[in-house]
Amino acid sequence: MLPGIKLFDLTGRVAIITGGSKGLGSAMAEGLASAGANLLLTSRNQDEVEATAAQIQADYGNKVIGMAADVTDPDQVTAMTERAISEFGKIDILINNAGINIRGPIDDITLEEFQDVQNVNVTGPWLCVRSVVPHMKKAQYGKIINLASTLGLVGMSNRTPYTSSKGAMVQMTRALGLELCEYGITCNAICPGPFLTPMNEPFAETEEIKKFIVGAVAMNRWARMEEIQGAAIFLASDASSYMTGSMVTVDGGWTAR
Ligand SMILES: NC(=O)c1ccc[n+]([C@@H]2O[C@H](COP(=O)([O-])OP(=O)(O)OC[C@H]3O[C@@H](n4cnc5c(N)ncnc54)[C@H](O)[C@@H]3O)[C@@H](O)[C@H]2O)c1
Ligand SMILES: O=C(O)[C@H](O)[C@@H](O)[C@H](O)[C@H](O)CO
Repeated sequence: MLPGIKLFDLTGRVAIITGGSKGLGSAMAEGLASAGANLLLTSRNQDEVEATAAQIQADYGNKVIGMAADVTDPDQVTAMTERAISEFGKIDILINNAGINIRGPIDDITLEEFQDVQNVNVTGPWLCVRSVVPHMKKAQYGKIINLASTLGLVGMSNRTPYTSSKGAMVQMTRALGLELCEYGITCNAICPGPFLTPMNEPFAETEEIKKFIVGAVAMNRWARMEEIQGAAIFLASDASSYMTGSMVTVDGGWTAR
């Protein structure tokens, strides 16, 4: 008999999720915890990330640690990896979720803003992968999941920093997917459509976004937070063992148009 649903089981697996204090990061943390994984969540704010970790640990019973670590700081990324190894002895899964979005016409965006977005959204994930990969190579096992975006696949006006960074993550996923699979490590990306997270909440009532949701998203609505969990559990588990360098869109039909 083939394993079937057991392929999705994450019992005993260890996952790092960057930007795990809120939004999609905390939704995916709950999803992985419900499938049995132990977690190290990071974000820049110690109190916030500790509170999220404590809540998930209380709700699901798994070991969940919250730690302040900025993905753009190589020393803090090293500390993140060392903490995961000292607490759990291994790292099976890395979800590169931390990200920011600065919107505006190109002549309003400053160089510093453009570079900040590339730093968090591209350099950060690259640093995290570089840091965990030696442990994954030693174990000959690893599942790396990057949060790209539909905006890595299609364009949108007034989004030059964000679209540039997410396009880069699509290509980084493909390159890592090829480079690492000989070590038993896969790298895939989720390309979410619009989710009503703290990143998007301030813009939810703008005419631009309302028009866009109706005009571009076939399902004609924002995604619900739990709608990210299936893709995250799938890519974190052995259910996706023959996938590397793939983009999984969760976008209500946006890119099918
Ligand atoms: N919300 C969406 O509709 C959507 C769509 C497509 C892609 N994404 C991507 O999904 C990811 C999560 O988005 P979200 O909407 O949940 O965002 P969010 O703003 O709600 O949460 C982002 C998280 O990242 C953390 N973070 C930000 N900068 C950091 C840094 N330098 N170091 C460590 N942590 C940092 C924040 O503390 C927070 O925990 C991002 O990469 C985003 O680009 C989101
Ligand atoms: O206003 C924006 O820039 C968009 O709403 C993004 O935040 C998207 O939600 C997401 O990236 C979709 O792919």
